[in-house]
Amino acid sequence: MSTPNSTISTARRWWHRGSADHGWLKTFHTFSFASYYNPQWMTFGCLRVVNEDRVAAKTGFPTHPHNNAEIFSYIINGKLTHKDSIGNVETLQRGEVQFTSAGSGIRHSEYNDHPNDECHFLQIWYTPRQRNLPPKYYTLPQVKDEEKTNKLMTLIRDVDTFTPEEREKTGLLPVGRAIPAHCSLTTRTSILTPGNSVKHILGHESKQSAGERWSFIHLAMTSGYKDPNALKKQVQKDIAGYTQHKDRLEHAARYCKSVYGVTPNLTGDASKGQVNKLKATDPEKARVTLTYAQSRDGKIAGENKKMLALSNAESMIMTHSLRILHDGILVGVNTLINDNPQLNARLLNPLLDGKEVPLDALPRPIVIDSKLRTPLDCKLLNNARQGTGKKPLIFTSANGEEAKATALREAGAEVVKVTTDANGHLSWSDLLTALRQEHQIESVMIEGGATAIESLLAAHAEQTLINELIVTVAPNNVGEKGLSYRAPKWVTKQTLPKEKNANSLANTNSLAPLQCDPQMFQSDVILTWSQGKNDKEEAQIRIGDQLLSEGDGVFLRGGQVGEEVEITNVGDRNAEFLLFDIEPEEGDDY
Ligand SMILES: NC(=O)C1=CN([C@@H]2O[C@H](COP(=O)(O)OP(=O)(O)OC[C@H]3O[C@@H](n4cnc5c(N)ncnc54)[C@H](OP(=O)(O)O)[C@@H]3O)[C@@H](O)[C@H]2O)C=CC1
Ligand SMILES: Nc1nc(O)c(N)c(N[C@@H]2O[C@H](COP(=O)(O)O)[C@@H](O)[C@H]2O)n1
Repeated sequence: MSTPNSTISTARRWWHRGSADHGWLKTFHTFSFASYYNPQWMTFGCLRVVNEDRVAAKTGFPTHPHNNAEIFSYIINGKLTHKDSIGNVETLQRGEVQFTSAGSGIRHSEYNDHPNDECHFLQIWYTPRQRNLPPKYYTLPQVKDEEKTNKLMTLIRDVDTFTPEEREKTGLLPVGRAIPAHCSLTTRTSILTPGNSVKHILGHESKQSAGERWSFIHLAMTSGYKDPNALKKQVQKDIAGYTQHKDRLEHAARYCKSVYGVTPNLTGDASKGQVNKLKATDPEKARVTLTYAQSRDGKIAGENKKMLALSNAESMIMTHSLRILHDGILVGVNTLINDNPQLNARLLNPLLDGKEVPLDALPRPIVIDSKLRTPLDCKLLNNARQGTGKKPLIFTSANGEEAKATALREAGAEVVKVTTDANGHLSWSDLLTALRQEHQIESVMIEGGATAIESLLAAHAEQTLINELIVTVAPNNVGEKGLSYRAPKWVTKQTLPKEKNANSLANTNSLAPLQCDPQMFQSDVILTWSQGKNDKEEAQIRIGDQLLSEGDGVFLRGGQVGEEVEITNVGDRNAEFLLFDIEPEEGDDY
């Protein structure tokens, strides 16, 4: 899951691309195209157009002219008939690739003749380095999915890497031959099955032997059309006057879906496994969401650790929605003593028409408490005794504290021993293993406080433990007397990269490969980093610290010829993508 160290990566999210729904054509534009114009997104080296089109049955693009562009269609589903002014007529289907070097000028049409089915295809344009070349047409023999599964297949490469005889061949090319393009670019494709990776070496099959090399990877929307207008309407609703609890619950549910691929569902019988809970992604350990709320100036509590309502009503409902998706919620013993929390999901009661969330569906409270300082009269124990909360699970290392352990057990807790780490803290690794192996906790949400956050982040630097990191940032300042978690030691040892974006910072902190996408919950900003191993209904790939969903792309700049880019399928579905490896030219920008 690597990219060269020097790489700067910029994600191009599906919902941020230009898009249009003309009825007969649904289209996304990575770069400015047709009526979509954004000077920030014009070209990437010789890559000028990356469109993802869905053409309805019995419609298409009527005859239109092109010149000085190299146009490439990659069919994902359906059929597309191409006709042009140099006499080519061809119907393309899945696994077929067609390339037109328009040169001094051609006219062509692209039409979906099928009576019922839409045609889904990618259309890519390159800018050739020479103008007014003679127009040419190429197709590749149909490629079966198996031939490009878990390996990269080159579709197009620089004409200068072909022999003079190979350059002369047009039309249907022999099996295994790539198409020649008049630019310094290699275009490759692959279908990655879940859990598999491919490695691309920058400059592969190009004539460039050294220097900088850019790449762009686009993950196709193979599971279906994602409607940007529906999303836009939803977002407008999200940010405009939230007054209804129901709207807030819906917003929280959508957020959970986007992060985990599941929504909180409380209508089923939890004892029969009918309530959605996150599944572990590691057979050994519980999966972990680390989540907390902080002020804009980075404080998680006030002076003398005073508990503060940092989250607003809407983000608090989101927090309770997260709670219900997990089998357990863990806090440090100081939080327990200080805040006396309930760690339940009472804000979701309206989902059940005001009835209490049933006990079976609630997460189990977990406390890390080496010296058994948990107060016998805390709310967690009271709730367990009254049947409104599950039996708290207290992890300890205490030796010779049998009397307190017995008292806690009598008060309704389960007290379990776990090893300590080099810092004298309970070992996160052993604790997560114990949760999964011995206590049937597949997923745990860790809420804090400060000491727990910093020790977990430090442990994660040694061994990947955190699946999701979700931080609510409230728009207020607490002031210098507030409580913040300290940067773990390994952050201060490192030099921050020049480009201090969240992703590179995550890298520096060994939190790669995680990805950050902010979301607004009223005036709170929720930051989300995820490893991406979730039950998503769509394909997901990871490239360095970027996690791509279907329809997303990523631009990589700054890598050098010979360096490696690894692409990994982290979802549960096949991921079909195109990779463009480009030699940037003097003055190229994007
Ligand atoms: N804004 C937010 O989202 C949240 C804020 N908070 C705030 O945090 C504050 C409490 O934070 P803080 O005082 O730092 O205490 P914590 O709640 O983080 O508890 C820390 C204590 O837990 C015990 N512990 C056992 N194992 C570990 C381990 N592996 N790593 C870390 N601690 C371990 C230690 O006590 P021992 O040695 O006795 O075992 C340690 O001192 C409160 O003010 C609370 O309001 C809390 C949660 C969320
Ligand atoms: N998400 C979030 N936002 C805040 O503003 C907070 N203060 C907290 N605190 C956490 O929630 C616990 C209280 O839980 P209950 O309301 O009693 O269920 C507190 O102990 C912190 O863990 N979280």
